[in-house]
Amino acid sequence: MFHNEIPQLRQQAYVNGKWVDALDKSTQSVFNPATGERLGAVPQLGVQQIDDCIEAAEAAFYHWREVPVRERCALLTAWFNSIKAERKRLARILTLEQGKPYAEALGEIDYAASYIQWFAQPALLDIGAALPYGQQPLDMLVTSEPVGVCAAITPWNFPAAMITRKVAPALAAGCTKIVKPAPDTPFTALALAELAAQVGIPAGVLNVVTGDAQVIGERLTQSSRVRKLSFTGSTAVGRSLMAACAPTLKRLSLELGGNAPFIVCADADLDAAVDGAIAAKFRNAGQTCVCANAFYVADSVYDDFAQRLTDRVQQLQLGTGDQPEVTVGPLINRAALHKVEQMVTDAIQHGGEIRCGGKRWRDHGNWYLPTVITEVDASARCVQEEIFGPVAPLVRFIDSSTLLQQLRVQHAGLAAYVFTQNIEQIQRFVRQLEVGMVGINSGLISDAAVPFGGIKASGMGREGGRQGIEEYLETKYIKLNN
Ligand SMILES: NC(=O)c1ccc[n+]([C@@H]2O[C@H](COP(=O)([O-])OP(=O)(O)OC[C@H]3O[C@@H](n4cnc5c(N)ncnc54)[C@H](O)[C@@H]3O)[C@@H](O)[C@H]2O)c1
Ligand SMILES: O=C[C@H](O)CS(=O)(=O)O
Repeated sequence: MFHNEIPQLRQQAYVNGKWVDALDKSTQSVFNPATGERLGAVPQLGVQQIDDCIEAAEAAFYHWREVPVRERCALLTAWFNSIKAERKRLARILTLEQGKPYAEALGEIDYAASYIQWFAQPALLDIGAALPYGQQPLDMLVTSEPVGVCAAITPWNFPAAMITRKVAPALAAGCTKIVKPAPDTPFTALALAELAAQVGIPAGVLNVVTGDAQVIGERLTQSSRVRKLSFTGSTAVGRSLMAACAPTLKRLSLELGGNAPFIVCADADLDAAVDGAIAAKFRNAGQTCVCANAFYVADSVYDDFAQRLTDRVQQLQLGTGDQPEVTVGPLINRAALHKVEQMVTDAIQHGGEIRCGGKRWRDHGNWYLPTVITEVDASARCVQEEIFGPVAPLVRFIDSSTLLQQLRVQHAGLAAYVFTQNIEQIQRFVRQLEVGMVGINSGLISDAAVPFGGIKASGMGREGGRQGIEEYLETKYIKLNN
């Protein structure tokens, strides 16, 4: 593996086709969450530089939207091919700044590239129509047009996929994009922008700005030139950004926090349920918006499932992402580690019994041991709130009707998982779970071809699938003649 050697990193922002420093030369450092080593730094762009970026993206929009769809899609395909060719280097950068195991980072690079490949299909934009209600044929027409300059603010947990999931549909639709990546993980975004520039995506079409989140967020939300904001991150920040966008009535896509129930019914295939649990809970050390949060297990199979899950969890390997045998990396920072520790303490105070893990791996680094907690009361924080760590609390349930009533009051509504072989159970859960996505006997649901997103406190809008392109289009109706 690469033993955490630091590859060449772009340590400047990318604005209007140029690599730029902050005018006052201020920077913010980026660290390896596994070792604490400083990887490099990126500029803290000032207000004027953000405003200049918005102006450049607007100027570029009026040209980019006139580029024929097939030419835009050809450039996206070239970008896709360049990412695939550079996947190992990109994965090394991702692992170094985010911490996930290299194998997972390779998977994320491929997943991120698949969004570009998906939206590089001109047919996705074939959504005009001639309405048959006029006096003459073809005198009532409906077409779609690009929204305009779009901003994207993205999280640290998937520093490649959360970028391409927002950039690809925007550029395919004819929009231009300004991306503000998370301060913990800017290098992956900048490396993707570098490849976009190399394949010929014009200046101003894709921009990556770095610096103070509040400062950049204020400029992007306050500017009437920015017609849309796509945000992925916590519900709290999503709410504040939504309010900030109200005065300029921006289009919004909000992919916010999750709290996915993982339901194991009495008739579940327990081996499949344990496989699904490992995939849904421990991917990215549990730092995934669609991670299984709490496990609701039918009383009659609770002890059997708990033991099987514990046995599998104890086989997970912790370490730095460059080690090939590692399956669980560190949490993103010390604050995340403290939050998980507090959640586990609270679970124990609510009757929880630690079956494995239950503490940090070692004093240095941000690892938390993969943990299974049984007999947790449903009122515990780890059941009511998003854990965002490798902790699996197990709650007993007696009947599905009571469980569904309990789950209905949850604020989040992103994803849910149900393991059962009974079609009536499947129909009941699919119908009554108040979420945007449901995995039935599956712990891995994400794909570029599906409308990814949630409801309630998990946000609005969809990314991926056909729905994902419509987030970047406005409908125009044309009446011809009389
Ligand atoms: N629904 C999804 O698809 C999805 C995907 C990934 C993460 N998430 C959620 O994101 C959270 C974890 O990610 P996070 O810690 O990076 O979230 P976060 O909300 O703290 O940060 C997300 C992004 O917002 C920026 N930001 C923070 N405050 C801001 C402000 N006031 N103005 C402008 N920008 C601001 C951050 O710099 C970062 O780039 C979890 O709740 C997770 O569930 C959701
Ligand atoms: O954290 C949430 C992301 O959307 C991850 S994924 O799309 O499920 O890989």
